[in-house]
Amino acid sequence: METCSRSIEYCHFEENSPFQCYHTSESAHILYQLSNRKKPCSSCVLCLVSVNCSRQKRHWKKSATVKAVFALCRIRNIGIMAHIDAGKTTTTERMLYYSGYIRTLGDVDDGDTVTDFMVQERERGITIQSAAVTFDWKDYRINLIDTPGHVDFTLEVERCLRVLDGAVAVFDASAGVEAQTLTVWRQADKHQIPRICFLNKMDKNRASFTYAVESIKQKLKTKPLLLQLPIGEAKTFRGLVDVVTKEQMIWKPTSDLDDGKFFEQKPLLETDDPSLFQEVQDARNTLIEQVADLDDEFAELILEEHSENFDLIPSNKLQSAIRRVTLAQKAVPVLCGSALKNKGVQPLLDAITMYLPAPHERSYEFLEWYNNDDLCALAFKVLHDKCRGPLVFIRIYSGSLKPQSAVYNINKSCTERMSRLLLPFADQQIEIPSLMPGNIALAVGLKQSATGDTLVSSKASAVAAARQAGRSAGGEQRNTSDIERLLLAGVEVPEPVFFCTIEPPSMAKQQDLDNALSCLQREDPSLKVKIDPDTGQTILCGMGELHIEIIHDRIKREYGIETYLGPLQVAYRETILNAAQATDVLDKVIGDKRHFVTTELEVRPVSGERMVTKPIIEYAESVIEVLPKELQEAIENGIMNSCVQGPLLGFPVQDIDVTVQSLTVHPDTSDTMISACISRCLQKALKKAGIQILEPLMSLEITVSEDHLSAALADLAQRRGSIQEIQSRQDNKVVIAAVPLAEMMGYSTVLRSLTSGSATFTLELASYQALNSQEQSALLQRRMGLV
Ligand SMILES: Nc1nc2c(ncn2[C@@H]2O[C@H](COP(=O)(O)OP(=O)(O)OP(=O)(O)O)[C@@H](O)[C@H]2O)c(=O)[nH]1
Repeated sequence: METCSRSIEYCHFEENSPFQCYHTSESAHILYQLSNRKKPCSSCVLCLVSVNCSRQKRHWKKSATVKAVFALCRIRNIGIMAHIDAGKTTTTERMLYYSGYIRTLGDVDDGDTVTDFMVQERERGITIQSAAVTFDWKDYRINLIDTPGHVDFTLEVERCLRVLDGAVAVFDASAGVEAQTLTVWRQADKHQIPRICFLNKMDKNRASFTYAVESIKQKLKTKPLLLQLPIGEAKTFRGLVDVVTKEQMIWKPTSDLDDGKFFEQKPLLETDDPSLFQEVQDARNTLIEQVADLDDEFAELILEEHSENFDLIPSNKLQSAIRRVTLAQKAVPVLCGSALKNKGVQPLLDAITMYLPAPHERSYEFLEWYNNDDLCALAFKVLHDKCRGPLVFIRIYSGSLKPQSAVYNINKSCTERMSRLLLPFADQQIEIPSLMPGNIALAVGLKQSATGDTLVSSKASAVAAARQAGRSAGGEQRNTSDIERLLLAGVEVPEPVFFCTIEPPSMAKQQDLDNALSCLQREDPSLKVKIDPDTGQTILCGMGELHIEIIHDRIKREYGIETYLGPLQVAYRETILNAAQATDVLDKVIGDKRHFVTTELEVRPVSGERMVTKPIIEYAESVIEVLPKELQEAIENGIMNSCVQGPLLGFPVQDIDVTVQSLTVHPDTSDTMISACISRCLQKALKKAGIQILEPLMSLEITVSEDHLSAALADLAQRRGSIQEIQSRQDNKVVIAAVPLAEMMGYSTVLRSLTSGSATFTLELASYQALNSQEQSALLQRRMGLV
C-alpha cells in the first residue's frame, strides 16, 4: 500500500486494482473505474472525501466521512420491500445507525425516522415515497432504497426495482407472506432480482420462525435457505445462530442504552444448549444438501473432499456456493431478527454484502450496444426541491457522469445539462465530483428528464447504439423498435381507478395549481391530470383513496394552495356488446384547400382472459395495399383518440378490434382532418355496437381476529363482495374476496369501527367486470344527476 501524494484527504494505492486515480479539481479527487476495458495502472482503492452534514444535527453525525468511489465489486444497490408495516423503515433506520450515519435511533411511531422524511409519512407512520440512502458497511457501499408497502404506491416500488441489483424482502414473522409481499415478490421476479428474506418482528407474541418459513415456501414457491436459527421466540427471543459458521450471536443490554450495537458472538458448543446444537447441526446438513443440489461446483467439492463429514466443509466454500445460488435465483437465503428490539440487523447487513450481487454481476443486454466510455443511465425518480428545482435520481450503467456535463435524453429527444451531482443521504445530499457505473446519485439542473427516461452521452451515441441494437437483432436498418429497445425497459404505469375534480380557491391560483400538478406528475407517473372537455374542470386521477388524499395534502403543504376536491369517483371502462359498422364523410374547404375523407369502419368485441386496453387495429386488404405509411399514423391517432372517451359516459374504451374497411382521401387533406373523420366514424360505430360499462373489481384481503370475522363478512355481503377463501393465519382469519371498487369508499373507517381497529386489509385491482343492466342504468342516472 502506498499513499497518493496529491490527495486532499487520503487515498490508498494497491497493485493490480482496476482503478486509476484522477485529480480533477482543487477540492476533490476521484477514482475512475476502468471496468476491465482500459489498462489498469497503479490504482486507488479507497478515496475519502470529508463531508459536513450540518442539517438535522441531532440525528446525523456531525462530520460523516463519505468515501467518494468504491470498487464495483464493493457496491450493493439494494431495495427493501415488503407488505405494509412489516418493518422496512425500522430496519433501514437500524442499518443507518449501525453503519454510523446517524447517532440516535429514529422510530416510526415517534415520526422521526430518516427515510420517512415527508411530513405525511411521519404523521401517518407509512412510507409513501421511496427514499434512497447511501451508507457504507465494512468497506462496502450500500445504496439502499426503502420502498412503500401500501398498494396505492406499487408503481413507486416497481420504478425502484428496475435500478436495483438485489433486494431484502422483510416479513412480519407473526404473519408470514402477506398480500402485498406477493405483489412485490412478483415484481422482483419480473426484474430478475436476487433476494434475501428477513423475518422481522421475532419478538412479537405470535412470532413463529417455522410458520413464516413454511409460508415463504408455499406462497412464494421458492426454496428458502435457512442461514440462521432464532434463539428463543417472541418474548424470549434474544439472538441467532449462524447455521453456516455455527456461531451464536446474543444481544444483551450492556447499559441503559439498549441499542443492540454490541452483541456477543462465539461458537455454539454442545454444552451451551444440546438441543439447539443438534438443531443447528441438522439445519447445516440440510443447507449443505440443498445447496449441493442447486450448485454443481459445490456438489463436486462435497463428493471429492467432504462426502464423509459435512462438518469439515469450510464455511467460506459454503458461503460462496450460497452466493452463486442466490445470484442465479435458484433459492433465497432466510435470516431473522427484530429491528425494533435491535437484534439481527448487523448480520443482515453482512448477508447483503456477502450474498447479493454487485452491479457488474448483473447482466444487461443493452450494455453491448454502447461503446466502453459511452454513458448509459436511467432516471428512475424525480423529486422537486424548492431551492434547487427538480432533483433526478440516476442509476448509471456505463460511462461516467460529471457535474456541468451535457447528456442526451432519448425519451425526450433533447440534450440537457446537469449542474451538480449529489449522493443521496435520505433528505440530505452530499456533492460528489463524478459518478461511476453501478452507482446511484442525484442530478441537479436537468429540466426535462422525468421518471423512466434513458440518458446517454449524445445523440450520436444514441444513434450508434440503436444501429448496434438493430445489428444484434439481425436487422440492417435502424427502426423504431431498436430505439425503443434503447429505452431501458419502461415502467408500466397502471391505469388509475379513482378520480375527482380539483379546484383552486380562486381563478388567480389556477396557474399555481397547474404548476404544482405538473411537478407532482413528473415525480409520480401514476398520477394523471386531465381537463374535463365539457366543464373545463381539472380532474385528478389516482391509484386509490390514499393516493389522492396524499396528493391533496402535498399541494397544500408543499405548494401552499388550499384546493377543493370533488367527490371521489370510480374510473369505469366502456366496451362493446356486438360487432357494428359505420361510415363517415368529411368534406371541408379551409383556405384554398379541400379536405375530403370518406371511411368505413367495423368494430368487434375482443374476448379473452386478459383485458386489451388499446384497440387492436386492422385493415381490409384493399386498404392496406394502397395505404401510404404517413396516412396509417393519422388513422391510428384518430382511433386512439376516439377510444380515450367512450360514447356513453366518456370512460376509456377497451377490448375492441377496429378494422378499416375502406378509406378515400383527397390529396390536399391534412392528417388532422383524417384523424378527425376516423375518430367521429368510430364513435358512431361504437354507439351502434351497444355500450357495456365495466367496473373495476378489486381483490380484497382482510386479516381479522376470529371475534370480528362475522361482522366483517356481513359488511362484505352488503358491498356486493364475493368471498373466495377464508384462511387461518396464526390466531387470525384471512378473508380473500372480490369486491367492486365502487363499494369500497371509506372502507378503512368502517372496518376499523367494526373490528375495534384490529383488522387490516389490502385492496388491489384484479380485473374489470360488466355491470348488469340495472346497475348500468342506475349509474347512468346518477351521472346525469337524475338521482
Ligand atoms: N414488535 C415489533 N414491531 C416492529 C418491529 N419492526 C417494526 N415494528 C413496528 O411495526 C410498525 C411498522 O414499522 P415500519 O418500519 O414503519 O414498517 P414499514 O414496513 O416501513 O411500513 P410502510 O412503510 O408503511 O410500509 C411500527 O409500529 C414499528 O414500530 C419489530 O421488529 N418488532
